[in-house]
Amino acid sequence: MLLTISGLTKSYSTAEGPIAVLKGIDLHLQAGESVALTGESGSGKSTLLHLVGGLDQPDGGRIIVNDRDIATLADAERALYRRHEVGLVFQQFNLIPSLDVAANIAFHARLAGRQEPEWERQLVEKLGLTALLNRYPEQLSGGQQQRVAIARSLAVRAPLILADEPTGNLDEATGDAVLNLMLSLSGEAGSALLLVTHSMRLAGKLDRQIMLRAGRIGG
Ligand SMILES: Nc1ncnc2c1ncn2[C@@H]1O[C@H](COP(=O)(O)OP(=O)(O)OP(=O)(O)O)[C@@H](O)[C@H]1O
Repeated sequence: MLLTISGLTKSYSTAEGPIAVLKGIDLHLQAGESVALTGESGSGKSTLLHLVGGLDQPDGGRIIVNDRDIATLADAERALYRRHEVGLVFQQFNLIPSLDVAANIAFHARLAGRQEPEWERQLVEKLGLTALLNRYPEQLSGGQQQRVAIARSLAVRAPLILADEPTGNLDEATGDAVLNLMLSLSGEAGSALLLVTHSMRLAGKLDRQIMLRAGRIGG
């Protein structure tokens, strides 16, 4: 099993007191599997992705990726985990403003020591970014930035891609095309995909659908 989450809990403190967002999440993901995570706004989908991505710490429970509990890693180990084992496509695209599109796409793969020019060329071509390689993020539309973030996440060939509404800024036809590409390219890379979407139609394209409700995974 690539990812095993058990008993995962997370609360936030707010001015009105603590709110329990995740109340005991259990979830498995096999290598290469694609899973759609749905749930109402505020149900905790982004929170769950941040925890699995090693961007935040849970209050309790375990997140085992390739036999290691990433919740207990020291900071330096967690940084290595983020660099080598996960690809992230989040709502804020986090592109590096001072690098052009080509350098943004190559950036994480280079850090991970996994640069593959031919694979990057294919990603660029299939995601329709060829004409934009020398532009900077501020010179791109939201949808273009989203496609760059997708290319960057796939370039590393990480075993796990975490994507938070990766087609949220795209029109329906482009969104469908980009999701189909993400599925086929993550398949080629051998990456598993955990993808948040509000669209049941898009969710239906993935291997499995799960819903976050009242702090737990349920039907
Ligand atoms: N840093 C924070 N501090 C306090 N509360 C937070 C924090 N981050 C998220 N929350 C709260 O936790 C809950 C879950 O938020 P989260 O962003 O995970 O939901 P979501 O399912 O991804 O929502 P959406 O579909 O709207 O993006 C919400 O009630 C939100 O207000």
